[in-house]
Amino acid sequence: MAISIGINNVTRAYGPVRAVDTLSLDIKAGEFFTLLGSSGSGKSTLLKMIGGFERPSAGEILFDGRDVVDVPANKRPVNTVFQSLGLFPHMTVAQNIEYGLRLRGLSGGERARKVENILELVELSGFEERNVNLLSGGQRQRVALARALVMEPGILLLDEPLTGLDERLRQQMRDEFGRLHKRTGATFVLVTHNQDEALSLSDRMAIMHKGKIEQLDRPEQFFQSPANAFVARFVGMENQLKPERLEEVGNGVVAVICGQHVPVVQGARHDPATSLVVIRSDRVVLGENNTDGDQLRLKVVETMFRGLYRDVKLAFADGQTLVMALDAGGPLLSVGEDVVVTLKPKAALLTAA
Ligand SMILES: Nc1ncnc2c1ncn2[C@@H]1O[C@H](COP(=O)(O)OP(=O)(O)OP(=O)(O)O)[C@@H](O)[C@H]1O
Repeated sequence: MAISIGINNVTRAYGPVRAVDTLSLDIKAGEFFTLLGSSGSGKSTLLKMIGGFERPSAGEILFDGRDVVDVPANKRPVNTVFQSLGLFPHMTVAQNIEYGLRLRGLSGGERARKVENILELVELSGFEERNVNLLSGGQRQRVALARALVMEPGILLLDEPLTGLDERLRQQMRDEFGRLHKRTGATFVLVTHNQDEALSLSDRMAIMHKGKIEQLDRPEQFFQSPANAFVARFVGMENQLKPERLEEVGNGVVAVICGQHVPVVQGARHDPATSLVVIRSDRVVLGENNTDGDQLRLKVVETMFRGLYRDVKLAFADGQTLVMALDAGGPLLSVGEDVVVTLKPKAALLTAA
């Protein structure tokens, strides 16, 4: 049965460092929740406190509404897959997986049945007797997952489980997590610094910074209304420009950047003095169209080939730049060339600096 997690005003201090700082968060039963953040933002510490490997300096951690701060890790309905996997190297696949079941006192027959079922789930049937040292990285990953899932945890914690795998395997395992989440119905909490992973898997995700949550939302919301410039940059929206001023036009707001007018979507009200205009590079198109007011005249300062598209860096007269993602089959632009680009609707968002 899936279990809900409540984090109430939790702090974890290491001397003067507050790895997690008065943080509150509710994770719903059965949710796929991701903690995303750069190195040192506190996400592993938070995960360890949920798992019972670290104790909060202050605050409460609730499972289905009951405080578990005093419950030791091995008594919590939680299993964890660590980046290091932590498999027993001298044991077979089956021995690794049934280890926890043995501690629970299950009979040999029950253990064998559960191992067989879980190996089928992670698509490793027939590997029971294989030594784990003789498996590929992806297979070892699956054994680690099977070992956690066989315990039928209400909560599965995944701490950077895909780090170290090559890109193809990462994608394969990522799909696997999604599938296993649906099949098991458990609450999954993933820690990662990889935003693709977070975006493709999460029901909701939180971006952490310096022990606090900067934004907690469904993945698409981070692109439609990033809470601030840090969040926007974290999800890859690097075009951040400082407007000279903001003008109210009809029901909308227009930002004036270096004398040019950019209609902006305004999320929460921001102090104009500290607002930034975030422009989505995928919503900037080359050339003019028929609508007025959303065209910009800019100069090409750099082009970078990216495979399926080309990033073209364009500058305003004051030196501020924005990158446009141009189809790789589009026209070749030269550095120094003056171009007109059109901003598609909702290309520009106003956010707090
Ligand atoms: N046992 C510890 N003793 C002292 N400081 C610690 C300890 N564990 C973590 N910290 C500090 O707490 C902060 C948060 O660390 P944490 O490992 O939670 O971050 P993270 O977001 O998981 O980073 P990473 O992605 O690098 O694992 C860092 O400044 C780290 O140096």
